[in-house]
Amino acid sequence: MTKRKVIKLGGSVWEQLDARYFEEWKAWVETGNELLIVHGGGPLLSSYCEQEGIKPVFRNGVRVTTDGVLLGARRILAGEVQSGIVQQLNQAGIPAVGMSGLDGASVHGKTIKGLGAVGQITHIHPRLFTVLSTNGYVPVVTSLVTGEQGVLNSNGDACAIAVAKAWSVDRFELLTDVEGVKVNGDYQSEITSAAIEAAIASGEIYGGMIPKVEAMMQATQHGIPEVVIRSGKNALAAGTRIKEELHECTTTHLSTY
Ligand SMILES: Nc1ncnc2c1ncn2[C@@H]1O[C@H](COP(=O)(O)OP(=O)(O)O)[C@@H](O)[C@H]1O
Ligand SMILES: CC(=O)N[C@@H](CCC(=O)OP(=O)(O)O)C(=O)O
Repeated sequence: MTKRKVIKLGGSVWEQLDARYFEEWKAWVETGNELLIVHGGGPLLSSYCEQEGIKPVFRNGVRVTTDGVLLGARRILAGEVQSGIVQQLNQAGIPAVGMSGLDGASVHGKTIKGLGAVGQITHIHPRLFTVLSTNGYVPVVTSLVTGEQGVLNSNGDACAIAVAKAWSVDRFELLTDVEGVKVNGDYQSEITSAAIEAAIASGEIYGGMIPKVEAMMQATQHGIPEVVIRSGKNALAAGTRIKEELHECTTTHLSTY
């Protein structure tokens, strides 16, 4: 039976990605499974902003998006980052098609007070993902989304989990620049939702890791069977999974933005 997987590829790790991931993804699609990659590009967008004299501002890992930042997001995420990823996937023998949540109006969002042109995902039309994947292509999606009044910048992790849920995936992975989630000073192979919430409250989980653990909790609550935060630098490392059963998860942090 065909299986579906969504990978969130963090901008923090793309340039240091372990080449073994290309083998893993190639094997996945060549054995008849479907793959969709949602990518970020936060660090490169921050560099762009600094070059433009715009100070990057984040709230709980989500970038406050002024008009100048949004222009940068279109240039950097949908341009430089995406074309680089698509080119490398194609070179590795994985037929990839770059798109954003604007293409086919596939991902919709609405603004949230105080964050500028940030889109909180409201709904997904997954038809284009399916058209591409059933024809052997891997959609490579950047997290610019369709807003009621124009383009919105969505956090890559939040966009990835919304796509994963709407596309009914069997597996959801977040690849980033660390081995997984660190709590009490150590990377955890398994973690409970309660421990995640406590670590957010204490500040041990902070910044860009917050939307990642929130995505992981949402995925588990939604019933996605396999959910993991993995190191993009080492395809052999186990990463962090959520430990408890579905009914034990709590939801208090799921609406940080
Ligand atoms: N408890 C934690 N465990 C691991 N990493 C954490 C934790 N809290 C915050 N982080 C930070 O989260 C970063 C990953 O988030 P981010 O930089 O947004 O990555 P990406 O670009 O992959 O989305 C790590 O590099 C690390 O600095
Ligand atoms: C609203 C918001 O935060 N958007 C993100 C989109 C890119 C992203 O998520 O990149 P990473 O995956 O590398 O963190 C941003 O502007 O940085």
